[in-house]
Amino acid sequence: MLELKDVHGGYGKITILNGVSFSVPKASITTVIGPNGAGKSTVFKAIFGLLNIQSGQILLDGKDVTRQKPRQMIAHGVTYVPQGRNVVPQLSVYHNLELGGITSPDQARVRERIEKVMDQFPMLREFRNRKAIELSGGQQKQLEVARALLLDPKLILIDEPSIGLSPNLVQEVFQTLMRLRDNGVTILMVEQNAKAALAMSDYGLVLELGQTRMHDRAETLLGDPRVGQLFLGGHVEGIA
Ligand SMILES: Nc1ncnc2c1ncn2[C@@H]1O[C@H](COP(=O)(O)OP(=O)(O)OP(=O)(O)O)[C@@H](O)[C@H]1O
Repeated sequence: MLELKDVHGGYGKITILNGVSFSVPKASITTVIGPNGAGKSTVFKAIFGLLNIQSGQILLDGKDVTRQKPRQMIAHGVTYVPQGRNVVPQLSVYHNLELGGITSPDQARVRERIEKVMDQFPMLREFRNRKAIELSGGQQKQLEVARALLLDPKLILIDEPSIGLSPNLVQEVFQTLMRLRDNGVTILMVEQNAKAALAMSDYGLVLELGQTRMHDRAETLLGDPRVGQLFLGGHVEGIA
């Protein structure tokens, strides 16, 4: 459903992506891994219209969406959950959800969508009147994912959902993502927690120095010794 073809781009005149190519099938989870500074988050910004793309193409369901604005990407069914904590801490869970609907192209249906999303996340219904800050880290991440779902996305770009979470909360968030995948949502995720992320993914992508170095089924990457080296922050030798 998503295809990047030899994408080059960066910030202003600085080039960070030097030829990123990969495709993501519908209703799958793809995890992007690679050393710090490889350009993983930058790939998401490129897809979501937040980067200066110098050349190459981004296709969504075969349609050219290169250089479209975030608002247009949302209208195409793409949402972006950036790295870090993105909830408004002093507002209630419900109010945070309402804020998530502000960019929805279909305002009339936002309330209905909030109810539907709370059906999917009973924890959010239970804590709807609590301040977001009073939720655990994993619950806050689930609130962010739920908020992204208000836009009824077909593709979610999620940047390091497990950061700062204890191992059992990481599993909770991953299970949420797997459930979404099973319901037909396509997920592209950046994760430092590479082993655990690949273990629950269908595909994996290794980025290094702004280029695609490997792209394969997740279990193949997990079994590859060169990927082990990369997990430790080493250079990938001998991979064209
Ligand atoms: N807004 C920006 N302006 C200029 N350079 C930037 C900006 N954001 C990121 N960069 C640079 O782009 C490069 C890639 O950054 P990016 O965040 O995509 O890496 P990453 O692979 O996601 O790293 P990490 O695993 O550390 O999050 C880095 O050298 C970074 O300094």
